[in-house]
Amino acid sequence: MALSAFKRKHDVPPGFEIDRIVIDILSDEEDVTIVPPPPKRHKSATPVLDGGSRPQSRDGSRDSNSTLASVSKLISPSPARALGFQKPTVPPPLPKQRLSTSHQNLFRPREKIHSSVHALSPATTTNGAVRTNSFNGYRKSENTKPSPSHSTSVASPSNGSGGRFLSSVNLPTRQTSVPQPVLKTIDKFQVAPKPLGRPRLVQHSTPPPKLKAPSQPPTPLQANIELVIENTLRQWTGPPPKSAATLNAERKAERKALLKDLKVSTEVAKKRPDDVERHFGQTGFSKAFSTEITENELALRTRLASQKKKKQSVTAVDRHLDIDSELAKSLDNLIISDKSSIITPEQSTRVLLTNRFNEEVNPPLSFANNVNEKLLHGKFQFTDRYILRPGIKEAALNTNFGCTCGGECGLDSCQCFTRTATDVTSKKPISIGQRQTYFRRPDGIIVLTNNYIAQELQDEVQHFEITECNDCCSCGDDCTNKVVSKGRTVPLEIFQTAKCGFGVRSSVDIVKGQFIELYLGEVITETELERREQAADEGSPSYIYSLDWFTGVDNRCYHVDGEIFGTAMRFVNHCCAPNARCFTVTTHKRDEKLYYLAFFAIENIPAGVEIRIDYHGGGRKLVGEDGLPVSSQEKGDPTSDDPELVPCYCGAKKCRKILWNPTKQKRAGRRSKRHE
Ligand SMILES: C[S@@+](CC[C@H](N)C(=O)[O-])C[C@H]1O[C@@H](n2cnc3c(N)ncnc32)[C@H](O)[C@@H]1O
Repeated sequence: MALSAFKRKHDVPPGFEIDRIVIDILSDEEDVTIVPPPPKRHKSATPVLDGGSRPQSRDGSRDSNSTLASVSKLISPSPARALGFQKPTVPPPLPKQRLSTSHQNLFRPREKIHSSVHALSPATTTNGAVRTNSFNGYRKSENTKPSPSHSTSVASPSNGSGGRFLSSVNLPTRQTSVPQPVLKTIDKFQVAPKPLGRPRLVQHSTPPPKLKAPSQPPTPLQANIELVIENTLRQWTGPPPKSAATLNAERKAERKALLKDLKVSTEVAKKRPDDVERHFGQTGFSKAFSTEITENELALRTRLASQKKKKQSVTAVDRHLDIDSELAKSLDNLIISDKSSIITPEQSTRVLLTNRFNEEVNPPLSFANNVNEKLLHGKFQFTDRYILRPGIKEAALNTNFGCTCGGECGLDSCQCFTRTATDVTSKKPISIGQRQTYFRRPDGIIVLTNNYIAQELQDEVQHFEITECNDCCSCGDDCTNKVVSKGRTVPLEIFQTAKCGFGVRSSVDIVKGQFIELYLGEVITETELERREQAADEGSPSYIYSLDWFTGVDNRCYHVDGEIFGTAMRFVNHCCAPNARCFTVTTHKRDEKLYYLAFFAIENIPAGVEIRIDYHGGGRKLVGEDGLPVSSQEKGDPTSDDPELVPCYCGAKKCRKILWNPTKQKRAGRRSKRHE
């Protein structure tokens, strides 16, 4: 039939590309339905599979039919060829508008492998044409609705399906089983198909659909293919794999449970080292890092831990700061002025310790360490006054009195030079002698007199405290008898010594008799001292100075604890041949319980030389708790190999070798520093 006649007969509307239609001329032409040509698509159009009815999901998963198709492709790319399909090749250009028939495809049992070939073709070509499945099988209509008629595409017999893009033709359902004629369209363009990528295997949580039994007996080859497909699909019939989120949640829950168990007992780490390592890494619990703890070591650790706990509870309750909260907050962070300037042996920097006073300190107080990387303990805080703890009472100010010298105070005129003592019967102070303690050097420095120093260093003589003029005195600020009350005049530095921990030195020369610094800290009662001593670790250093100079009143004295609060003198070390000494200084003439412990040079101390005192008084005798000299046995035998003896590293020629014997003297014995 001529084309024009065909058009007329079938009332083909204008615009329909009748010239693209390949017609199989069958006996009944009335069954032919003409469909408009597929709309042109842009290249950028979203590729769709199978006429756009089943877009591929983002993760690449497809529905079960697609999976089936993928499997088919994966296990054997050859079945299509085996079924008569050829390897895609660029076919020779077909003559335009050529009508052809393809009878040999019409009777093929398509249904069976319908889905397997369904999804293998990309949806669109590079030129934007809709690409249907070029193999065989049903093609859903464009709107994807099931239609009473089915559409199909058939490849050209001349070259199979390779490279051909077929549009579809809707065919009314036939009542007969006679193979239906199909109207085929062949694309104008000869385009080589893109090579098909290897299909992704996507596992589904739902079991794969069962394959339909073939309506016609399969050929041996097809049966073989079916078997392979079924076997492969059977692999996915197990429990669905867990999602990443589920796995993550499970892992977290396991970790949490494990941590809970570990908190109860670390035995879990021994039993399940692999689990612990998997969740918490290699440190601590892993097999590789585990060490067996001996029973002895365990006992020791337990004991130390309980001691520490006990001590912490005491300090937590009682060592709170009575200073303003802002300073208190920053205390624990305080190490040195500037944390960034860490002192290292290589970089021996001098750091001012002003920040530990919360105000500028003058003369300067500094810290230096060119030996190791140790710093001052963060909890230690400098103080420039006594911190009076509960139970400590100062004598009322109005009970004090002063001199009436007017001008320069002197031995003859000043009442402050008169040594007083409390009369046992009347309980009133009585004069027991006179002593001038200071004199002004030509360079203006007020120092202790040589006589005073000499007498105080002797054992069996009358000892005098230093009584300075006070605010009640009529003398002025320039009075020679005001030294300690005016404060420190020499710069001091806390530094790391070679063998004795931190020590103290000055950057200037200190002359004999010159005042260096006070020993300050918390003033506590006897009861409080006992409590702190009990809480302290045995063998730990004591920073207690007892104010036991005047013991006549009630035989109970106050104590100065310089462990947490103190001055540079808290770091003063011992030497068997000392260059400094602690003296009793009082400014309140009626207060025999609260006075000052003042360190003076007892010889010239050149700049940079360590300032050291004798922990055992004058060095000529050691004083025990009872105030009596301790025997050489109590001191400790320097030749003894008793591990508890603390050796002295002062290095003096006449070094006694033993700093103290902790077993014999314990902390209580060491704290008695009454300077005889
Ligand atoms: C009051 S503290 C002195 C400051 C101490 N060096 C520090 O670093 O904190 C006393 C301790 O210093 C050490 N020490 C002082 N003089 C010593 C000496 N001559 N030989 C050995 N150790 C000494 C001892 O450990 C002693 O318990």
